[in-house]
Amino acid sequence: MDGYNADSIIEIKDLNYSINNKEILKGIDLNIKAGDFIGLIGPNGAGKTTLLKCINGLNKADGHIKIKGTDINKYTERLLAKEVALMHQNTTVGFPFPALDIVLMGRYPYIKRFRAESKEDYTIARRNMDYTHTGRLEESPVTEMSGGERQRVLFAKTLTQETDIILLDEPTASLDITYQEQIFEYSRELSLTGTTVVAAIHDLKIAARYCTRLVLMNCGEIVADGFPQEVLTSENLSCVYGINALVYKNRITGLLDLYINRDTAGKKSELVHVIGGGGSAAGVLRQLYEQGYNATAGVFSQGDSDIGSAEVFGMKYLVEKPFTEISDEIHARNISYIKDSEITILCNMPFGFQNFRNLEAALNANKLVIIEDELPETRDFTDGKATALYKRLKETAAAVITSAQLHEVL
Ligand SMILES: Nc1ncnc2c1ncn2[C@@H]1O[C@H](COP(=O)(O)OP(=O)(O)OP(=O)(O)O)[C@@H](O)[C@H]1O
Repeated sequence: MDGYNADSIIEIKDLNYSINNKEILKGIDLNIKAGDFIGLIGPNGAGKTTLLKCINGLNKADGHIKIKGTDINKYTERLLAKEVALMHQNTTVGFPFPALDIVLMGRYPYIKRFRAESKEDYTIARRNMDYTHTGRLEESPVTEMSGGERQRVLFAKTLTQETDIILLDEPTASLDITYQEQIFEYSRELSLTGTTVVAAIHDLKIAARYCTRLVLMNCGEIVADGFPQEVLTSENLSCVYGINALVYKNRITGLLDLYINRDTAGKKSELVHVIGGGGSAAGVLRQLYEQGYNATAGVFSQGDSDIGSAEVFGMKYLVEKPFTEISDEIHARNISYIKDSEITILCNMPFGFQNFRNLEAALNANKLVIIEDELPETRDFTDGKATALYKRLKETAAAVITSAQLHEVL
C-alpha cells in the first residue's frame, strides 16, 4: 500500500459516472480526512448513493478514487472490503437467516476460502450486536424482524467488517426516533476514534447535529462543501431544494435549526408592529412572516428570545439595554413604528417598570389588536399600574383575541 497522509484517506478527483449515456456524477472532487464524519445531503436523485457505491468499488466510474493513497482499481475485492464497508439503503434479506449469521457475514473479507468463522469472528460479531442492542435477537430470523431491528442488525454487520471507512446510505430510514439518533451517536463515536464515516442523510437537522462536514449534492454535482453552518444556508437550500427555508441557531437547544415556510402567501402591503417580549411575540412574528406581512417589533430587552425570532424572520426591531427603562429615544422610535403601521399587535407579555412604556406607546396605534391568553393581572409586575393602562387600551382596541385566534384577524 502506498503511503498516505491522514488528510486524505479518501481522495476523489474528477469523478464522472454515467448510465446509458445519462451523466449521474459530474466532475466530483472530494478529499476526506481520517476521522471525518461526512454527511452527504441533497434532494432525491442528487447522486449520493451512486457516489457511495463508487467509493465502495461497486460502481466503476471514470476519474480517480484513492483509498489510503492507493488507486481503488489496484485493490482486490477482498482487500477493499477490509478498508471500506457500505451499509445499503433499504436492504432486504429474503432468506430467514438468524441475525447472528447476518452479522457474521461482515467477516467475509477475513475468512479464508472453505474455512468456517473462527472464535474471534464470533466474538467480534457478538460485540457489535451488543453495541447495537441486537444481542437478544441472535437466533431470530431476520425475515421476522421489524424494519428497525433489521436495520440495526445490518449496522452491526457493517461494524463487524472492521473497516477504517464506513459508508452509510440513509442508515435510519426505517428507525424510530430512539434508534435514529443512536446510529448517528455510534457513528460519531466511531469517527472520534478515527473511523471515517460518510453517510447519505435526508434529515438536515440530524446531519447538522452529528456531522463534522456536509457535502451538498445536486444533479450529480457538489454544490457546497464545508462546516454544517456554511453549507446549510437559506440560499443553498432554496437553490437546491426549491424551498423557502430559514436556518438559525435554536436558542433552546443551541443547535442549528431549520424553519421551512411552505405557505405561498404573497407579500402584503400593510405594515404591522408587534409589541412583545419574553417570547410572547415568537409565534406572532412567525405567522406574520408566513402571511407575507411587513412587520416591525419591539421594544425588546437585550437578550430577549423574541429578538431571535425577529432576526430569523428578517424584521426590524427595537431593543433596549437589559434591566433598563425604555429611553426617550427608543420610545419615540417605537411610537413612530406604531404610527406608521396599519395594525399594532400587543402580545400576551409580562409587564414591568422597564417595559411599561410599551403600553404607553400602544396608545398611538391606528388599529390595536390585543392578544390575551392570560389575564393582565397575572402578568403585571408594576403594582397594578400596567393593568390600569392595559384596561384603557382594551377599551380602544379593535380586537381582543387569544393567540389561537390570530389568523382570524390577519
Ligand atoms: N441503475 C440505474 N439506472 C438508471 N439510472 C439510475 C440508476 N441508478 C441511479 N440512477 C439515476 O441516477 C441518479 C442519482 O441516483 P442516486 O440513487 O445516486 O441519487 P440519491 O441522491 O442517492 O437519491 P435518493 O436520495 O433518492 O436516494 C438518479 O437520477 C437516478 O434515477
